[in-house]
Amino acid sequence: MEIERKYLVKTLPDHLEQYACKVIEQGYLNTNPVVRIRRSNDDYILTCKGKGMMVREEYNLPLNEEAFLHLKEKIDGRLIQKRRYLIPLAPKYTIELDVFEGDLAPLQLAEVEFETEEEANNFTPPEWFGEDVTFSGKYHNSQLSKLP
Ligand SMILES: O=P(O)(O)OP(=O)(O)OP(=O)(O)O
Repeated sequence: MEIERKYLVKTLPDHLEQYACKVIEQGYLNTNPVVRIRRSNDDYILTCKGKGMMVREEYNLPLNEEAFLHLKEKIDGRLIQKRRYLIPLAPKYTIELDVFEGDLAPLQLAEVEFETEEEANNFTPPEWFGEDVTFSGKYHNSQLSKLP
């Protein structure tokens, strides 16, 4: 199970270059249910996700580059390109800040993952987060892949 809240970004933190960053490209073989291929730096992953908004089932399997490139030819919609910055947040969280590139730029989304629903419900976002879009399907990457 993945328990996650998602937010728009009001102001980008300064000096993003200080944080670990993953260069991601991902596309969807199917969007209902989600079947996603992703390159994250030098890792290649096949992911299936269940329905749901804040709480979703998620299964990950490793791919190799050859398989990724093969499946990339078969995606529907656009290939999403983004940089994901990993920003620590006290006491024990990591903000995944996605800065989209290509035709989804300048979209920015921040996600935080939790161990329990209770934690997710009690979370107070940092000042620089904007609107909470956890329960809006329109900011799911699978939907963003289909935008005209
Ligand atoms: O890295 P994840 O699993 O949160 O995946 P995403 O594609 O960035 O996010 P979502 O499926 O919520 O659009």
